[in-house]
Amino acid sequence: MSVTREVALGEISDIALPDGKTLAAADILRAFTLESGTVRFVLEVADAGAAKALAPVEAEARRRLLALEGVDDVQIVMTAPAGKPAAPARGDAPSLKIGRHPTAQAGPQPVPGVRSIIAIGSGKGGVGKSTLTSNLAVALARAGRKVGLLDADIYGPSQPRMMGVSGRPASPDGQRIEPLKAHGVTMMSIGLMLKESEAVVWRGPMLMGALQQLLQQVNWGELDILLIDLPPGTGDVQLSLCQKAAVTGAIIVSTPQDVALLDARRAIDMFNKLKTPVLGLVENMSSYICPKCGHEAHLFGHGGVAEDARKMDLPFLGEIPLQLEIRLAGDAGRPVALGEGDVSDAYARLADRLIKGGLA
Ligand SMILES: Nc1ncnc2c1ncn2[C@@H]1O[C@H](COP(=O)(O)OP(=O)(O)OP(=O)(O)O)[C@@H](O)[C@H]1O
Repeated sequence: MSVTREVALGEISDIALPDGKTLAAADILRAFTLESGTVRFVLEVADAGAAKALAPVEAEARRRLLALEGVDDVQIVMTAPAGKPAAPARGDAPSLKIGRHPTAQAGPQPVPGVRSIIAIGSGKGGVGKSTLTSNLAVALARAGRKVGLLDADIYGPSQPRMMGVSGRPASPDGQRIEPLKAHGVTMMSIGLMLKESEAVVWRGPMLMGALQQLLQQVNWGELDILLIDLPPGTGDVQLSLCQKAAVTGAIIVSTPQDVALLDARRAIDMFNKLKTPVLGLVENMSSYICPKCGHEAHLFGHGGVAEDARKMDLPFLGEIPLQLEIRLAGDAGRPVALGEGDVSDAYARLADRLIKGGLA
């Protein structure tokens, strides 16, 4: 039987730190999750020196976790800010260093000029959430909407690759960040603000600050809709986002497999708890049509997401087939929704539903 999150957590809690305290007693472990065989957590440290000293602890935690049945991957993120970020005083110019502590704000805030903010989430990783987000953004732009795309997947920001952009966004006045433009979409990714060699090293408050900056310091301009590509699962980013931004609603992407659906239900449950309306579910990798003989196969099953949506009384927004061209187009930085054909039409239908629903 696979381990539970609690068992995995217990397995590493007694690892000794350089100062003699155990990992549990030192209170530096944050956002511990176990999802689909992947353990992810954050070790909160004061600076780069402390992070270096924790390297043996990290190695030992990794070793112990990987020895557990059902754990295939361990992703550890260390907080090691270059300098201690000072809390900005009132009237300070906003810092362009992404990943600062959050500034105080009263409840979830709208993003000026942005009509609706839609979070795209999934329970399980790899179900195609980022692919769906980039294609939906392009389809909405093709339908004449002003679309923004914020890639908030701190563990694996893939939108720069999928949308074919690179380079660090400019800040001509040193205060505001200029987003990039790709395929008619205004976009910004947490990945564009980090050097490639820079590990993402944020704890809860730093993460909140970074998200706040990406929402409020970026010149988004007038947008009908801002799509936010979330990391998979139910972690700190989802929590921070729903606390910091007036999110109009969330769309959940799942493949039809039972295991993915189980995780999708958890994600829905989390959004319900955060009082963020779930706008509907999308089934990705729904069916596969053999390009040679036209035979339709259902590699991950079919219809499971629609059925779950019905059971939970949530809208089913549509299904996207499993197609090689979707992956190839994503890898090439030109989402398939830019072209013509059945697959592009499937994304266009999804976009149309959002537009007809008054969300874009
Ligand atoms: N409908 C599809 N048909 C074919 N390939 C797809 C489809 N959707 C996604 N993919 C491919 O599956 C892989 C995972 O997709 P993607 O990165 O969008 O998933 P994700 O849920 O955002 O993953 P992560 O959890 O890592 O953020 C990518 O290589 C992508 O090109």
